[in-house]
Amino acid sequence: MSTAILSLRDLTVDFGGVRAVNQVTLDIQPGELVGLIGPNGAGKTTVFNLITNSIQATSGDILFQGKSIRNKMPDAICRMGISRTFQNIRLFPQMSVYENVELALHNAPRYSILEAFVRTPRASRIEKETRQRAFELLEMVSLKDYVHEKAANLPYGLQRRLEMARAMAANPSLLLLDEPAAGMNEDECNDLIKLIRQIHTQMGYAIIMIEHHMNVVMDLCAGSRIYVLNLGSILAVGSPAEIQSNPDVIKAYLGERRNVR
Ligand SMILES: Nc1ncnc2c1ncn2[C@@H]1O[C@H](COP(=O)(O)OP(=O)(O)OP(=O)(O)O)[C@@H](O)[C@H]1O
Repeated sequence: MSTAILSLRDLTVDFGGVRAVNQVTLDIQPGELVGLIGPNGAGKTTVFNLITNSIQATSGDILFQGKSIRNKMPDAICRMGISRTFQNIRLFPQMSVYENVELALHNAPRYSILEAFVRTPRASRIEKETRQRAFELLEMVSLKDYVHEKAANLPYGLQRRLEMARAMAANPSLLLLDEPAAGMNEDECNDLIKLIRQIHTQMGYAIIMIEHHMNVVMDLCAGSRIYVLNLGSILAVGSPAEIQSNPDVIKAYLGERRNVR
């Protein structure tokens, strides 16, 4: 088996007296698409915050491509190839759709301010490449018709697509999606399933997806695995069919979400 792209080893975090994540151990292989589900407050987003080191683990380790990243800064982790979207969308609302992606591409500047100022041939070439790449990303998430639109004016579902384009701008090998279908209706969910499947197939990223819409998780993780988190600990891991028939998962989570799409 190849080296896991991401390994969490007994990952634990305490907030004051509360253990929000408790000894979580998991391995994600390169190119895998896995789900992370569980009740509200189970610790799912906290696991993403630990992976990107926006909060520090109390104990345990996080290995990315076999090396510990527990002490790396969040921007270094992003440059190494881990990108994420947020449950509460984080865009520059007054900027255009194009500018939002352009800015994400410039987060990894490849020329100096001086070069940009005197517009060296190298800086001009990189500018052109950036433009081309921004349009490719916007095309991938079907936002090419909205390039001049202010991000704030996009409907919610399209803002989530824009967030995905921004996350992809970092050229990740692991993409963390935090509730990409939040607030979407059934048709929007079906479009999102197609989009995530297309991104996964075309880009070959490993993807971990937190999601409460069970149809989205079960569909996208068919053929792979779903982890269920409850009270900070892994309650179960298995295929969508195994998870859906697991009595502990039904009791802790799925029972209450039977009719939630
Ligand atoms: N920075 C923090 N400081 C203190 N407590 C926190 C912090 N972040 C999260 N928590 C607590 O940790 C627990 C897990 O929260 P988390 O947001 O990870 O849950 P979740 O599974 O993502 O929930 P949801 O499905 O509602 O988004 C909750 O009790 C939450 O209040």
